[in-house]
Amino acid sequence: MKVTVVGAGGNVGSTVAFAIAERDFAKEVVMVDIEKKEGDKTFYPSKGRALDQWETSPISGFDTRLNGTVDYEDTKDSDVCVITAGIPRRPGMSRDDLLEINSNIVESVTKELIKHSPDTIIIVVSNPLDVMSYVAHTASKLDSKKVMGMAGILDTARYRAFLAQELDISPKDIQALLMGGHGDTMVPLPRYTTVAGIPVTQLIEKDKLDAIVERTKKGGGEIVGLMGTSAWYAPGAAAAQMVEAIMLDQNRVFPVAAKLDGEYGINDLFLGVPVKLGHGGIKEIIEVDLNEEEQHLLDSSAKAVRSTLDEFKKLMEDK
Ligand SMILES: NC(=O)c1ccc[n+]([C@@H]2O[C@H](COP(=O)([O-])OP(=O)(O)OC[C@H]3O[C@@H](n4cnc5c(N)ncnc54)[C@H](O)[C@@H]3O)[C@@H](O)[C@H]2O)c1
Ligand SMILES: O=C(O)C[C@H](O)C(=O)O
Repeated sequence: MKVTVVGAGGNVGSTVAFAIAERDFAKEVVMVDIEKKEGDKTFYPSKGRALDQWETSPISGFDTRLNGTVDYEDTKDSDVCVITAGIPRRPGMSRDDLLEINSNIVESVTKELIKHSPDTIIIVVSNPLDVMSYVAHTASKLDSKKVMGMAGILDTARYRAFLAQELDISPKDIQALLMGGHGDTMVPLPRYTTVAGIPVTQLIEKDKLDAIVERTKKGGGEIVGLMGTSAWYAPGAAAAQMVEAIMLDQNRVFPVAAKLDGEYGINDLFLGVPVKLGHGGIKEIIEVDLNEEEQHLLDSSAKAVRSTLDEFKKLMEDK
């Protein structure tokens, strides 16, 4: 029951760690980050955040130990590792603009993690998400069922939150599915969206639903525009929910970035699809029926992710 979060001195990583601790199912969360030098001073952000968070335990009432470190030896025998290390985008940037820097970071931290936890499960959060999941898979050499990316839970949460607001209905009663890459080509699926089992299309006018679908696709950018950097509360909560599903063997069904090898007619690509998540990672990739238009949107999204993946492969060749 040990989880490691890398990049945990930063916004998303520290939020993932805290959300896991507050759920109180893990024995320990190891928070890894690099040290930061400023003049003659050296700072340890993940140690500081871990200590601050651990000091909430008597108030919030959790037992999960939070330990900050810069040493991968402390991550030994982690059951699940979450990678949030990397730079976030700024206004005017796309997630793909982070490719070169973040692929180097994700590759190197994955290798460190695997050295100390050769049988772990990896959840990638760093962007561009689908390609960073591919990088972690290649660098770890783990079975593809043990490497996945977090995006779909976040994107569906946004979609559900917007619908809840529009319909003035509890977000808890909205169920939805969204597939594809974690970019502006993602595919929210109104046909698979219900309010307590009632198809959402019966409750909302088409133009309003279309506007919510469009807002969801640009949901990450909306936050970047407001804050100058990207989101962390909802991403952190989403990654923690995946960790919990795996560690407690909950068999939850979530959209996650999983490696497709023929599913949905797509090969050798990480892409958001519904999966069953529990012990061991992805137990099953669920193939839902898509109509012609939905399959076309998914194919377009896969094409966009593949073009970023090709760019990454070219960077590797040029190295
Ligand atoms: N998948 C998603 O839905 C989603 C959501 C939000 C953010 N993100 C992505 O998550 C990443 C982190 O975002 P953030 O807002 O937390 O950024 P941040 O700058 O607050 O934190 C990133 C942390 O990574 C650390 N880091 C960098 N190189 C490292 C290395 N080699 N080893 C260990 N730690 C290292 C940095 O020191 C920093 O503390 C970004 O790439 C962002 O785009 C993805
Ligand atoms: O938008 C970003 O760059 C961060 C993240 O992918 C998000 O969707 O919030």
